[in-house]
Amino acid sequence: MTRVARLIFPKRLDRKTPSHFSPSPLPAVTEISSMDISSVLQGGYQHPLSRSWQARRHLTKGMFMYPIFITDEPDASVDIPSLPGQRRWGVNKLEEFLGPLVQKGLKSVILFGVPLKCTKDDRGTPADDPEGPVIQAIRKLRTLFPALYIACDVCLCEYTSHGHCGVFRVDGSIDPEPSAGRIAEVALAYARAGAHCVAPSDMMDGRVKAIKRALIDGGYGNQCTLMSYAAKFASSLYGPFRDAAGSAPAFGDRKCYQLPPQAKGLARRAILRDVGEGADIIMVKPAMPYLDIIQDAAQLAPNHPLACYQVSGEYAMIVAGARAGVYDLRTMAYESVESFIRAGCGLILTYFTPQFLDWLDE
Ligand SMILES: NCc1[nH]cc(CCC(=O)O)c1CC(=O)O
Ligand SMILES: [Zn+2]
Ligand SMILES: [Zn+2]
Repeated sequence: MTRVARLIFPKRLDRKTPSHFSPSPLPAVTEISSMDISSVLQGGYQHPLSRSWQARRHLTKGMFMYPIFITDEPDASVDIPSLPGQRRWGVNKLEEFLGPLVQKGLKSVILFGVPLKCTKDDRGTPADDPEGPVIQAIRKLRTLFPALYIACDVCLCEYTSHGHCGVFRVDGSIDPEPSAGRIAEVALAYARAGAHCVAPSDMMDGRVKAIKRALIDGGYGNQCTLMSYAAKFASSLYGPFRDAAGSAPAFGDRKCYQLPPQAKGLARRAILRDVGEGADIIMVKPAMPYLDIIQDAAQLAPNHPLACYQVSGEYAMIVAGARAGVYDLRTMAYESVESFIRAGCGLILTYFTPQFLDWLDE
């Protein structure tokens, strides 16, 4: 037997022989001791339990926030082909959809509005329509599940005729001030309806400050959390979401307000800015291709909770890989979320949340 194999299968345990018994095929003691003590690493943790102690922080159900799509057809329950297993839900279906998950320990959701019937305009008027799907869903969920933490994505792109996340000037460029003002109005409306947390995903300059100001002035400064999509990159991984939410831009792209994938410095500045503007939680999005940014955020905002969003394309990619036989779905899903925790996250937004509620019970 080689020395390496000996580390993995200690002979004494293997052979169930009493420790004082020394069978003849054992290598000479001198041969074993040529391994320096300072070289031993894996050898100290053979047991699955001791391997699990390598985690600095363990996964719990409370770390998962489930993104859900709410549409304005109150009885809808419609498959989203590009997001296998996910659906668009009408408010009347929320009880049967979320009831079993809450039973299993679901602690939080983040709501995305999918308006199909409303008239969109250039400032996203339907976003804070009191009869709109998000505000209706907040009210409903607060009564149905009083212990469920309700976050709301705040953006205009689902509600603007042009499909962009802000408001434009006549010359066709984004106008940051009215954009931030409009975003803040929408956030305040969600807080008034009972949202525990508002999460602006628009990436307009100044919106965190505008929202915090609006919450405080509106009397919600101590009732509603502000989770900033602080480092949100212009990613190829939002495709299935745009499909699900009907929020693809009518022209152009989001590159002038979302971060370029290579932008480490700008991401670090965005994190620091949002901390300075009053964000309560910092988020990095997408997650797996941006683990270095998560780690940066953990260092730059050590006193804030840190979230990451495993976005629609990451989810679809993991599911597709499993279907193609590249890996086992559950093992890969675990590997991905463990990487987020390792990088410094304490909160994970993921479409795998329902599965983790089951897996964490086993
Ligand atoms: N501002 C809209 C928004 N909010 C969350 C996501 C992505 C979520 C996902 O892909 O799961 C997007 C898409 C985008 O910015 O184009
Ligand atoms: Zn959004
Ligand atoms: Zn948007």
